[in-house]
Amino acid sequence: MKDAAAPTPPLALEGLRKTYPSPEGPVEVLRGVSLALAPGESLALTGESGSGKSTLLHLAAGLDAADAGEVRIAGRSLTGLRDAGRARLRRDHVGLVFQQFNLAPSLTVASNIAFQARLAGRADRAWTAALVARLGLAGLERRYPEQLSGGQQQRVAIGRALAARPGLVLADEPTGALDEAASDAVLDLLLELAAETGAALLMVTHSPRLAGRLGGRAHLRAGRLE
Ligand SMILES: Nc1ncnc2c1ncn2[C@@H]1O[C@H](COP(=O)(O)OP(=O)(O)OP(=O)(O)O)[C@@H](O)[C@H]1O
Repeated sequence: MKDAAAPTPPLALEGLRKTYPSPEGPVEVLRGVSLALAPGESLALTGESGSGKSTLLHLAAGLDAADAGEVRIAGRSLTGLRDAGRARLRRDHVGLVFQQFNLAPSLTVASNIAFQARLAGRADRAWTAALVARLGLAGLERRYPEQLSGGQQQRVAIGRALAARPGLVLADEPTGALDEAASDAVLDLLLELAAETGAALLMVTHSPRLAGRLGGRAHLRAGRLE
């Protein structure tokens, strides 16, 4: 019988399959991947280069569609949703952090952080101000991304991802473009703020050292998780 008290997983993946065409023939990247994240859980996704980590994260975010299997975000299936429906689900429930920061170049630090929360109708001035302070960005609010260091830009990206207090944060090599000291600082903040807001975190990383700092680890090999 189903446990009525079990909370809805912020993310559930079931039997995901993905094959890409290539000049050498179809490449079966994911061959039946399932996982569920509980609220507040953090999981590192590791695997060799080309094992499909980014592919899996993109499917989980609804940025791309699987060939088979199901993705559920906050209990809602992406199956059958069009782009706009998937974007809405992402806007309401997911914070994304990428390796290359992906900030809006024409928006200030403050506007970059507030942007997604505004779109989601959950702008909260006090929380945005707290994020700016916690992320060590006080005094830089009116700067543009190009006027920041890489570590500062990634801290802005973390602020943007958490501003709407999503239940799920998906991060693809969030410290991949940073040196070791900046990586540690950025990961500390990401883990702290995710824990504080109760967000589940799925983070792709090449680094066993960084993976070891998350609550658990899943390794992609030959298209499956182990
Ligand atoms: N759009 C695409 N079209 C064709 N093949 C693709 C596409 N995207 C990824 N691939 C292939 O799928 C496989 C998995 O790629 P993916 O980027 O998911 O791996 P990854 O584990 O994130 O790698 P890395 O650690 O190097 O970033 C690779 O063999 C890649 O060449």
